[in-house]
Amino acid sequence: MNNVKEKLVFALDVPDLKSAKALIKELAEYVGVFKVGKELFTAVGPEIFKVIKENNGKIFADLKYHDIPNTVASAARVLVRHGVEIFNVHATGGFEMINMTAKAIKEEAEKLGINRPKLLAVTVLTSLNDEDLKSLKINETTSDYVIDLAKLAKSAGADGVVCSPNEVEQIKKELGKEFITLTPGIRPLWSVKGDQKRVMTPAQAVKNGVDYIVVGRPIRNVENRVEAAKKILKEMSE
Ligand SMILES: O=C(O)c1cc(=O)[nH]c(=O)n1[C@@H]1O[C@H](COP(=O)(O)O)[C@@H](O)[C@H]1O
Repeated sequence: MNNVKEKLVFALDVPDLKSAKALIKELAEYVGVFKVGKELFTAVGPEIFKVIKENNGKIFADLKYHDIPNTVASAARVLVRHGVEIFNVHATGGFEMINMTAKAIKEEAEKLGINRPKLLAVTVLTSLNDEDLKSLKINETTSDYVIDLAKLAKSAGADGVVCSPNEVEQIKKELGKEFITLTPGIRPLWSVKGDQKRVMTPAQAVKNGVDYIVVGRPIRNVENRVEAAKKILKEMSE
């Protein structure tokens, strides 16, 4: 069970420190990584990182940077100083943005004598499907576009990608087992899809070789959150 716990990333999508602290305390025993996204970070800033560390959790700073190379690399240096374990940028920011960021975090971590965080590139958001790509004038299927962006990200120095569980087998086949895949769009059969379009159950995602699965609402929005987390860990380990 411990092994699957390390793979489980919980999305702390709440608007204030008090709610976040309560969730961290409630779920620390069942979750390997806590994900801080735009809502919580905008509300409380880096203070949340301290709280996660105090509870022995790992931090995924899900801030999805997408800007000119120098801006993203500089922001990433600050994340290194905060001691986050994982962070992400948009793959569509391009080779130079990813590459400069990869070099910056290595340099910053060496300077501080600490481990550098893992740099993941977001490929195609799990809320998008083939139709949505067409409307963005991207004339590729979602899975082909994800693979292309994953290749670009790897060549630029990313450690892995954020994608849907549907694309993981292909990514591992083409880019190697060591290339990390972190997948939101996780929906147990007993939960609702909401705005996610490319979804999969926790059990199938693990079977496909996913390194980390991200779960938010299926745990957060139920009455008994511990029970939901335990159920997901059980499904992951079967
Ligand atoms: O980078 C992410 O974490 C992310 C990428 C993506 O393609 N899709 C996606 O849903 N996410 C995040 O993963 C979480 C999914 O939450 P739930 O849909 O509530 O399980 C949210 O915090 C999203 O911001």
